[in-house]
Amino acid sequence: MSKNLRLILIQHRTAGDAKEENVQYVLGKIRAAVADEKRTSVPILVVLPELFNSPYGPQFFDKYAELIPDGYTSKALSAVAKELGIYIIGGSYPERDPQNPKTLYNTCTVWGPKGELLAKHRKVHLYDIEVPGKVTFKESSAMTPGKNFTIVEIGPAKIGIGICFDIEFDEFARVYRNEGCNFLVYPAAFPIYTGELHWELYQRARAADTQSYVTMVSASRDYTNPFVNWGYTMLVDPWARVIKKAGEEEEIIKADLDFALADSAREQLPVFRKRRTDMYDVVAKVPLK
Ligand SMILES: NC(=O)CC(=O)C(=O)O
Repeated sequence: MSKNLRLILIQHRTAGDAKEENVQYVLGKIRAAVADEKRTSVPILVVLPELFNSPYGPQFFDKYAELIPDGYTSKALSAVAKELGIYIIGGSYPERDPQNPKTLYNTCTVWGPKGELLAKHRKVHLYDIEVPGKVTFKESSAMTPGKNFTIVEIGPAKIGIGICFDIEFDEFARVYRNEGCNFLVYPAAFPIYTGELHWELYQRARAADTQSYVTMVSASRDYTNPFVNWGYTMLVDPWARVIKKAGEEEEIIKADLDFALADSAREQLPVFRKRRTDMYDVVAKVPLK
C-alpha cells in the first residue's frame, strides 16, 4: 500500500472585512491549487492558516464566529472538499458554542472528500503574551480553551492537530507521538516578534521530538492588518529538516510526503523505544478522540 500523501499548504492574505469575501477568496485559492493536480489514488490534503476567515484579534472573534457545522465557513469548506474530492484541514475560525452563544472557541475543522466533517479541534492553549513594546495579545479575553486532543487518519498519515500556540507545549505533541501520529499539523498566526525567534525552532523541535512531519501554515504578511502575520509557512520532515518554506507574500506550497521516512527514522534513531518510562512519562488526562 502507498505510504504517500499529496500536501498543499495555502498561505493567503486576508481579502477584506467581510467573512464571506475572505472565505470565497480562499476557496478560489484552493480550486486553483488543486486544478493542475494529477489524480491518482494518493489522497490530496489542503491546509489553511489559523483564523483564515477574519483578521486576528479578540475584537474580531465574536463578529466572525459561527456554529459548526451549520455556519457559512463550514458549509463552504464542506462543499469545496466534495466538489474537488479532497481532504481539507480548514485552518481555524471562531466557533460559537451551540449551548452558550457567548462562549467562543478557536476551532480547526477537518473535511473529507464527501464533504463530511471528520474532526474538530478547539485550540487548547490560548495565546496570552505580554512583551512590553513588542507584542501584547490576550486571546483568553474572548475565547474559551478546548479540552481535547484531535487525531485524524488520512491515507498513511495519522495526524495530530494543534493550533499555533499548541505547538509550544512539547507534552501535547508527545501525547500524539504516544498514540502513533506521524504528522503534526498546526494552522498558525505568529506575529513578527515570535516568528523571528521561534517559528522554525518549534517546528524542527517538535519534528525531532516526535520523528514526524510537522507543518505550520500562516497567512501572508500584511502591514495593513492590526495583527501582522509572520508568513513563512513551513514543512519539516521526520529528521527535522526544513523541506519547504514560503516567503512573506501569498504562496502555495506543494509536497509529496512519504511516511516510510517516518518509519525508517524511528527505526534508525530509536528515541521513542529508548525512553525511560520507568523514570518519567507523559500521559493524557482526557480520553483521546
Ligand atoms: N497565535 C498564536 O498562538 C501565536 C503564538 O503561538 C506565538 O508564539 O506567537
